[in-house]
Amino acid sequence: MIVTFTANPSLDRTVALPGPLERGEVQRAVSVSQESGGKGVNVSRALVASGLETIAVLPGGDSDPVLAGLRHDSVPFAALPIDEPLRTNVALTEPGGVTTKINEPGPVLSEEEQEALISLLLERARGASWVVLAGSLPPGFPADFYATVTRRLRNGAGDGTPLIAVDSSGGPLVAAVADTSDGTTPDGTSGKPDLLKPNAEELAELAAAAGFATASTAEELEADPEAAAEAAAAVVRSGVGAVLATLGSKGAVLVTADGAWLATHPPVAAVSTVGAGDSSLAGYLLAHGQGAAPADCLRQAVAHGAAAASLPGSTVPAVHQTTPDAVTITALRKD
Ligand SMILES: Nc1ncnc2c1ncn2[C@@H]1O[C@H](COP(=O)(O)OP(=O)(O)O)[C@@H](O)[C@H]1O
Ligand SMILES: O=P(O)(O)OC[C@H]1O[C@](O)(COP(=O)(O)O)[C@@H](O)[C@@H]1O
Repeated sequence: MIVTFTANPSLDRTVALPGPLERGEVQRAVSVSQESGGKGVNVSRALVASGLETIAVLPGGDSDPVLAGLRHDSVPFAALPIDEPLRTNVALTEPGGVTTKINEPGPVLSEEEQEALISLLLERARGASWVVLAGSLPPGFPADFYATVTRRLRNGAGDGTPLIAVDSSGGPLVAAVADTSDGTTPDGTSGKPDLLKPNAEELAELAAAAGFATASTAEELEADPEAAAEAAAAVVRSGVGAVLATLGSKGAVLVTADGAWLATHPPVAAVSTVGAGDSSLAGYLLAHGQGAAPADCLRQAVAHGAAAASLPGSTVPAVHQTTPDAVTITALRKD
């Protein structure tokens, strides 16, 4: 069972434009679609599409359209009722796949609601193989929320501690990695994840904030997988189990304590990249659950990502829609 946790879910509206986005002009949409989204929610949707057991933990009122969408798609979920509506995120897609996303901040949750959300997760995470903590945090959440939740999951789980994956950005991402609790808190439990899934922008952000590597921009990391692997290796040396760094159309690198690999997929006709990163993470977890070696988990991650990019809106692929045999794996120097 893979449990996903999305503190800030969204109704994803994808607006397809007839041509390039024209700032300051009126443009007519070609089509509009909407789906329940948010990073953990998308991971659960992708796992359900491939027949895996998952549950999405999230806040949301019973009549919220995000929950209605999950019911419609038969995605199992456990929701903490809240009064405020969840957010709507808009993605503008251009022919050729260029995607512009506008993400709302999300509802304000009280401290009591934040605590109740953690309790709901702890309850649902019992016996899970993985817990995926994903996405931005709604306004008012402490930046170190993921590190706190990670420690509490590890403390409460006894022998059956789930592996923990984090996919976030900004302050929550930096705090998840900069956690200094190893051996210094009374319980001595690390708040760092077993797997981190940054994209190039997030890896650059992390490297700059933590002083892990010579500062590189997202564009530089996408163009230079060796540099991306170097930045990811610094994150692994800091105590994170493994880093799956996705590099858009350039594929992805995986760095663990034992090695580093690059995976590339032949070019696809990109339609919408919304949910591509979440699909990559789902592909990795799917292969990991089948006992695949690290390089083959990476292979499935990139196969899932490429398939997601070729599908409209935030549609997530099922494993049979992916082409892992088309993925090329190259071993990289780790240090
Ligand atoms: N334009 C694209 N063409 C082909 N594959 C893509 C494209 N964009 C994304 N992907 C696939 O999706 C994965 C995740 O995309 P990326 O943009 O790095 O993550 P995120 O969606 O988290 O920003 C990539 O590793 C790649 O496999
Ligand atoms: O929580 P954030 O960072 O605002 O991101 C939420 C958005 O990201 C998505 O999960 C898509 O993520 P990816 O494109 O990175 O896979 C959308 O469903 C959602 O609207």
